[in-house]
Amino acid sequence: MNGIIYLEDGTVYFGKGFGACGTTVGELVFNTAMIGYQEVLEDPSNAGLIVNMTYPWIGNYGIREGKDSKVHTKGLIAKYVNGNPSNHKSIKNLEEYMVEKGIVGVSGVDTRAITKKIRRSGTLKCVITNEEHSVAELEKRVKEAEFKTDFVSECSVEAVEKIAGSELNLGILDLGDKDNIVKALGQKGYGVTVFPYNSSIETIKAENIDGMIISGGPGSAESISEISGTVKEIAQSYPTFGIALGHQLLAKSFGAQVDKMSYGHRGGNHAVYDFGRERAYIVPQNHGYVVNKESLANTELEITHENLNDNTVEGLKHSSLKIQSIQFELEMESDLENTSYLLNDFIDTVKEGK
Ligand SMILES: NC(=O)CC[C@H](N)C(=O)O
Repeated sequence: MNGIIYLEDGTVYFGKGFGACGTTVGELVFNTAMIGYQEVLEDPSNAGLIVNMTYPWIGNYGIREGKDSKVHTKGLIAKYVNGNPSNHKSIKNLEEYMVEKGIVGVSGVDTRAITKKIRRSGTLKCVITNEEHSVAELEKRVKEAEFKTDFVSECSVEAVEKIAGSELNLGILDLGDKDNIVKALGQKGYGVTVFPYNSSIETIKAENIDGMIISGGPGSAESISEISGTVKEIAQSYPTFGIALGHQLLAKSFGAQVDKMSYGHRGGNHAVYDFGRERAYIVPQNHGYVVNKESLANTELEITHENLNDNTVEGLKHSSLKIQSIQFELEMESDLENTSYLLNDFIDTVKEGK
């Protein structure tokens, strides 16, 4: 099966097709993680994106039992795809998984060259195909495609979901949550209530919540600006912890500006500095927008974390309200000292306020 990648600037890459048979358009981004391809595909924050994996060998440890939900990522580009994975948890290989989930893939291309291109030009609109199409047809597809940034409604729960627990009842405003926070809170034994992204403050207040988490999710904060007012009311009513899109939305609702980045931060090992702890952490990241630093001057928000590569804003707190937010993903599973302290700090704050 042939594979073609066509970029909006006219660049064409010819490779091999893999995964589901099809043609798909999206915003082309790169991800530098060496592992975690299943997590990349299953991350709702990647809705509408075609992900070019910079690391050359993808699929080495297969696919583990995962959640049964829809994959929102539009396509995957890899240099080599391993069809014979070796791992005791693997139940199928990447190709079988992509066919099952309907994800189009192209392999056999120089993914580092594609990464360098995106680094120079910024993210690009792109079409990938493993069907028989002429380059002229692909050009037409990119030109005619509508690119949207509002995917949150597709990724959020449709009704309030409750997980029973004791001591605390923590709420999550679900903008496209990845389930790892729900799992972590469940393991700690707390009750969790997950709210649809457009829930009203009355719906939230009816549930006896002790603290709120605003989750990460796809697209831009701008595309869900209609919920900014509720997000502000949440933060004024409860200790609040914002993650990625949730962080951007909190910043926006307290007067900061959120900008689109040229090519974003997507990978497993970005260095972030925590000013309070006076130390750096290596964290996974997956975002294409960022809070504008200068715009914080006239707000009551203060920077708590900064990216050590480009000094962009990675964390914020409010000068008087109990709000902490972070741009990066929480690292919950590593045995090394990691950023799970942020979730624990939030839980301590919630307990103090009870
Ligand atoms: N991980 C996320 O929540 C990403 C937030 C937002 N969609 C961005 O790309 O910046």
